[in-house]
Amino acid sequence: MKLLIKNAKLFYDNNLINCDVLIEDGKFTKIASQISAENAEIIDAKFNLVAPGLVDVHVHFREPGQVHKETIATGTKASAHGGFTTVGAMPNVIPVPDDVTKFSQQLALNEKSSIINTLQYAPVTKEETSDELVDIEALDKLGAFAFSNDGHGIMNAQSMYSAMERIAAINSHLAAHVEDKNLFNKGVINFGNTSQRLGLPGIKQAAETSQLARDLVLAKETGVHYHVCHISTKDGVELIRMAKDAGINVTCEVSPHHLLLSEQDILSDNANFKMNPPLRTESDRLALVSGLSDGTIDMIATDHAPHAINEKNQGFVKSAFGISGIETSFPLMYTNFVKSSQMSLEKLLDLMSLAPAKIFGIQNTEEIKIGQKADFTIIDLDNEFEIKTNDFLSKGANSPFIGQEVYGQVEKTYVNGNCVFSK
Ligand SMILES: NC(=O)N[C@@H](CC(=O)O)C(=O)O
Ligand SMILES: [Zn+2]
Ligand SMILES: [Zn+2]
Repeated sequence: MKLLIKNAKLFYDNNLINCDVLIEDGKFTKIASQISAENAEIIDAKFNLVAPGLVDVHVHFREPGQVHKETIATGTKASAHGGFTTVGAMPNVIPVPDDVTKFSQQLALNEKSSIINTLQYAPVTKEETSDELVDIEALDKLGAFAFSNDGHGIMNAQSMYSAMERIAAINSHLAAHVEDKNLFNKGVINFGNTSQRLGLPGIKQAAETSQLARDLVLAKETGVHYHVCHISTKDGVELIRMAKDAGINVTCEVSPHHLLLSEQDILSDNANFKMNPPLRTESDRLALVSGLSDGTIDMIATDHAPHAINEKNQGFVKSAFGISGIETSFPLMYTNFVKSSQMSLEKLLDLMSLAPAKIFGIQNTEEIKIGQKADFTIIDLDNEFEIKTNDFLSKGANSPFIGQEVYGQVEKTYVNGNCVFSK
């Protein structure tokens, strides 16, 4: 099978070059200024961006257990629509895949229904909420991408310490949703001016930072690769900066919504602005932007958290936490950071593809080069479009960005040289 991409603006070797690209049997085989090939399917990229498939290490597909919110099929279709070819799926499904049998079943479901590469997180502890560790070595052997109790902080320091030791020993990764539930205060929004103004219970920043500080101490002692999920606070960024300076093996991700919104944007009781961690203050948001530009923050991850309409239209107190993010991530980041000249396109592609692949050791997805698996996406950078509810392929259109005008529309996405999304 031959596929010839003509007139590409290709992200190659950290540069943008105008060229043609030949793909044979699912792999890149030739990159040159002019290629002609017999019997090839020809796609004219019209000098749109041809980029390595985007990588998101933090998504929630809801299968099994809550397929009214999302399935692996709809989640991976939405991912392809967002330009993503590889995602890390969190284990907060029902049942939690916390033993060999359930984890194998989860892998089989992913394999059956994914149209992109779905990598599966294993939980750290049973049910994600207990103190008892899963069989880390066995789940790693089955192919666990990394370990995370996302949705829940790990409250017991001894459990965390033991998990880190064992995950370090097998050279895997521990991704932490840092949250001390005793400081969470049954909150639904950031603790501060906005929570007071709206009369809503607030989530203290210390719920994030106190557990993060503890974990950094434990990570230092155990040497584990400790990855911080969805960092949201200024003090959290500062802790990670200090830990990196001290040589601790820590990385972290930030979501587009925490970079682009703050609690000031919450003007009414609209739960499309409700997520965990919550939108923080403007000074936190600016610290996240600085952390991204100075390298303290390593990557963008969406925390794609789809919910049904009736789970999000109940106001802040009753609605579920989370937003549907995988289809809007690239356009929002491109428009607000690259188009506005705050960041280069190369840097954005690093944050959304190369860096996560490298840090998590994801094989064969790092960059476009000869011999590499042809996972890529074609993106129109020139035409403005509106984010519309009806355009979501995810079952969840719970987004605070509906109605925004953006650039960076994905035209096509390919996995192994096969088209998995076409506009
Ligand atoms: N981010 C959210 O607000 N919700 C996530 C859980 C999580 O990422 O903590 C979900 O699964 O819905
Ligand atoms: Zn989380
Ligand atoms: Zn999450």
